[in-house]
Amino acid sequence: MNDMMPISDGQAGIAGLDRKIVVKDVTVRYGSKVAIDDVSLQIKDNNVTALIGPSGCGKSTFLRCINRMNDTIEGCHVTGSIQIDNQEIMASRVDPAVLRARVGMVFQDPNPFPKTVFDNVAYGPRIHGLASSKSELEEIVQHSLERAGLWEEVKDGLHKMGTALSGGQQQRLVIARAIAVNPEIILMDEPCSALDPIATAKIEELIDELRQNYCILIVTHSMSQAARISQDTAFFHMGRLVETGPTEQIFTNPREKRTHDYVTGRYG
Ligand SMILES: Nc1ncnc2c1ncn2[C@@H]1O[C@H](COP(=O)(O)OP(=O)(O)OP(=O)(O)O)[C@@H](O)[C@H]1O
Repeated sequence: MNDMMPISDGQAGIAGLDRKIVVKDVTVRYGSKVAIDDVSLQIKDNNVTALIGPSGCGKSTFLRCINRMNDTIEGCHVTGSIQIDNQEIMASRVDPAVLRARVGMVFQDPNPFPKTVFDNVAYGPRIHGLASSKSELEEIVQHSLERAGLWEEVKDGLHKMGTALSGGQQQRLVIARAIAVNPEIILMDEPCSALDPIATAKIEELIDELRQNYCILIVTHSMSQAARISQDTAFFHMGRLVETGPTEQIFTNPREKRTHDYVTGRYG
């Protein structure tokens, strides 16, 4: 595979500069079971793309392709091409640890490390050597917590345990931890499903702000959430990408009957 070769088939008509991720002919198997079946999709920068579809259709599996998290699952085998800024991330010489700093991930259950708030956010910058002094590290931590909308709530308790925060605060702490290593892409796998409506609203507001600077992909089961926070939506069914397009069109005027049935709550 030529790992620098851009894909230029014009799929979905996304202009080159806006196109952050190009997924082409990706298939994922767990043993002999096909979970993602020959999916091609282009994803824009500075944009929120929602991945929707019934349980088990492959949304999380697809998301994990983008930072090669599937590599860590025994028996999981991914084929096809995934390019970020025209660089093939499936190439064997790509270091998954470096890739995962570029492509941050936030999971369903907030998972701060059993460390202080400060050390949770400082963890990545320390590992990747992003700060040359203590004050630079402090700046990164403060800036990341500010961007995640958490600074005001934790600035007087930076040395308390991250795990002692509320669920919504923990999720924003995890987002601050991801931001601290300067990612370009943030993957979110049902980031609000363990949160109450107020914490959910805060995370949704934050996602909307973050999209100015990041390419965001979010898996959600909530149609109203997808409609509120995403600009593009991709609908998956049984491992296949059925339809993708502007969220408004997917929700109001989808091309496929299966999409219509799903977004109007007929199944799923
Ligand atoms: N580690 C694994 N080993 C074997 N099969 C798996 C594994 N993870 C997922 N699968 C299977 O792959 C298919 C897609 O699963 P995936 O979790 O990606 O779907 P999903 O759309 O995210 O589901 P949900 O909405 O319920 O979270 C399912 O049939 C699932 O059982």
